[in-house]
Amino acid sequence: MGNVPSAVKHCLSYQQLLREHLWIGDSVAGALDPAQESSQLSGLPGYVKIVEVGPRDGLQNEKVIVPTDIKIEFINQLSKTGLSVIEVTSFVSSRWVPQMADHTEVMKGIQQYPGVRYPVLTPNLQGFHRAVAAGATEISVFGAASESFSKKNINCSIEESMGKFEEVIKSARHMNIPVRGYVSCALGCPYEGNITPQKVTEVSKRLYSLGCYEISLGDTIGVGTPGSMKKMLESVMKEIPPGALAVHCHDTYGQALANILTALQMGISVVDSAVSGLGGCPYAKGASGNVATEDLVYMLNGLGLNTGVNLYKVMEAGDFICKAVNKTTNSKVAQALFNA
Ligand SMILES: CC(C)(COP(=O)([O-])OP(=O)([O-])OC[C@H]1O[C@@H](n2cnc3c(N)ncnc32)[C@H](O)[C@@H]1OP(=O)([O-])[O-])[C@@H](O)C(=O)NCCC(=O)NCCSC(=O)C[C@@](C)(O)CC(=O)[O-]
Repeated sequence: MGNVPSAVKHCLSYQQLLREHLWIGDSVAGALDPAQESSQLSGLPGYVKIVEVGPRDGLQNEKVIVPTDIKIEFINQLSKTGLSVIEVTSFVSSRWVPQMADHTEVMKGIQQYPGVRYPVLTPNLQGFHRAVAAGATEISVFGAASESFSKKNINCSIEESMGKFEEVIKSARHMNIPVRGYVSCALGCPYEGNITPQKVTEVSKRLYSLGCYEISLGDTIGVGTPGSMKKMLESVMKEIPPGALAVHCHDTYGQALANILTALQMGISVVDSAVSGLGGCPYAKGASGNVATEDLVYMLNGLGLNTGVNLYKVMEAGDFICKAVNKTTNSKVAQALFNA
């Protein structure tokens, strides 16, 4: 049990969980052995890729500027958890998102681990060139299914944003840089309310056709339910295969895990999350944090799905960043295990 932090090892809940065989030993990054546990629900993938967005989405909305060395240490800790994708920062205007102003220092300062990818957000060519100069080898463009949100977030219409993304994607292709595409407001908009599945499908299809290898569907303000998630995915999946889709759920209404489970049952196997449930978009007032990585891993472990992620180590990274930014974790699992 060498990988288990002592704070976790001695708590009662940890002992109970161990007895219930939710985890096996301290071998491969805390992943379950598929031979020992089989999924109790049908239609689920065997492996779920978690995209950790804590350093970017998690910290972009923090009121107090998080020091660069704390961000770097946070990312370095996350790199040792078994996560295979960690979104590091965003190359956006520091006037718009001051918290990400140190993008170059963070990108250059982190230790890049073999087998871990470190994408960054770039809204336009200027951001793309800066990201590449800082050493980024994977990027994401971020659009929206809501006109109002697009204008508030990146100061242009959806149509204009597609023009900017096309330029970025073309340049990225020349450099063999993979591009992921976000579609915000996939289940609702802070300015327009309801967003139709057709609109989400249209924008997702545009990004996919432009060359994004994966489309991450964002419930930016966490208003979705399994019902609306299902309807939206049914529509999007008519145009894009589930293997090229991801879900990105904020947990404002406590629906994130249920929504993610619905997506998994529909064939999606890539899920975004943020350690400690950090996060929120500065241009989506009232939106709470992302689904907590700890809670997601706990659920996936319980379903017998492999993630390669060590829950204890993720909890340690979460504990580190929460102490550093002086906040309490939003992860129910971390609360239960640390406070037991
Ligand atoms: C897109 C812009 C830049 C347009 O902003 P703009 O003001 O329209 O840009 P502009 O082209 O007119 O340029 C104005 C100034 O910005 C500079 N600029 C221009 N581009 C860049 C750049 N890339 N990096 C750094 N600086 C830049 C440019 O150089 C110029 O500087 P000045 O000459 O005035 O000193 C701005 O609106 C912006 O930065 N927006 C970022 C918003 C953001 O980061 N939102 C959070 C991420 S999205 C999200 O959280 C949702 C997601 C992805 O998690 C999924 C979900 O939950 O739904």
